[in-house]
Amino acid sequence: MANQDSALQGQGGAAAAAKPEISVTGLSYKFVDGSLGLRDVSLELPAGSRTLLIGANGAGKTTLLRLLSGKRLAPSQTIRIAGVDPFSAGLEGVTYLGLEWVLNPIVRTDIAVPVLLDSVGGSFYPARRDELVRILDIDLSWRMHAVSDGERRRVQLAMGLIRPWDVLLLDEITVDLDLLSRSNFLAWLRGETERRGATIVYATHILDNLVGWPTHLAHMHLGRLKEWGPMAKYDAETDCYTNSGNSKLGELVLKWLKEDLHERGPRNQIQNQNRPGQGKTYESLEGLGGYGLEKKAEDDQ
Ligand SMILES: Nc1ncnc2c1ncn2[C@@H]1O[C@H](COP(=O)(O)OP(=O)(O)OP(=O)(O)O)[C@@H](O)[C@H]1O
Repeated sequence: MANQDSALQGQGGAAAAAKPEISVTGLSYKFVDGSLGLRDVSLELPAGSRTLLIGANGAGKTTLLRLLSGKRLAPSQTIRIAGVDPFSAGLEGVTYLGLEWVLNPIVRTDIAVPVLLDSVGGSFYPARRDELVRILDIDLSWRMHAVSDGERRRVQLAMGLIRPWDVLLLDEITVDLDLLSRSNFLAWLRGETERRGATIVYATHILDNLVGWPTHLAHMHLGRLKEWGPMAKYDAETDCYTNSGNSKLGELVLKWLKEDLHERGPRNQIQNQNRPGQGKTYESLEGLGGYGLEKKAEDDQ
């Protein structure tokens, strides 16, 4: 990475010259309701890596990404980004794009695209702005109250990515992109890691166009990091396409998810002591003062 171009500006400039490596050591995390979100997660992702974060719904991917982004307070000494604690340092060069960012209401108002892009630094980074407009095939004459979901998402991605980042944490926000837009976007992200040594962690359930893209895989299950490693570790399993039409990467991920389901059992049969109500039926929830069937029926009306 060209260190002098680094956007990481930790307090006192501590991270300014450091490569954007991600280091997680023995990270466990409890939500305010006392339930365990993550347990003993450890991983090391080098600068310039592109990691696919894989796991069933509820596996803990968002929880981990939010902790990495510094949006949640992790136990001390458990997370280092470019050698710095992201929560206390409030790193400039770490960008997290997740659901709350997607739901920002401003992108549904009658506002012009150039105004929006400039409001997030477009005029300070005109080359990046123009490149993103081209890559994401954005029409500058769009008004945001009158665009499709996919068009809106493309503008949002441009907004989120204009400011140079060294670490990008992407939480499944490319679902609305058509195949070509997603392919172009992924190629651009790859270029960012190769040109600038930026580091990406991408949580996704959609594997289209991803064969050959990740440098690392990380597999989460029930708040644990079940396995992770560089792609070389999975080469034998992922190096070409299968007759089923899935890529071998897709087959590997499907296998992981089936094993996870088998290990966990159907949701309504889990007896998870960590969370009141989890693994219960509607009937049994009545005893917890939660949803009974009648209550649910009322709400449905
Ligand atoms: N604020 C919270 N308080 C308590 N439990 C939570 C909270 N946020 C998430 N959880 C629980 O933590 C678990 C992990 O959630 P998380 O959002 O990290 O999963 P995920 O892997 O990102 O899932 P998905 O693929 O559906 O986005 C889930 O069982 C969820 O219900």
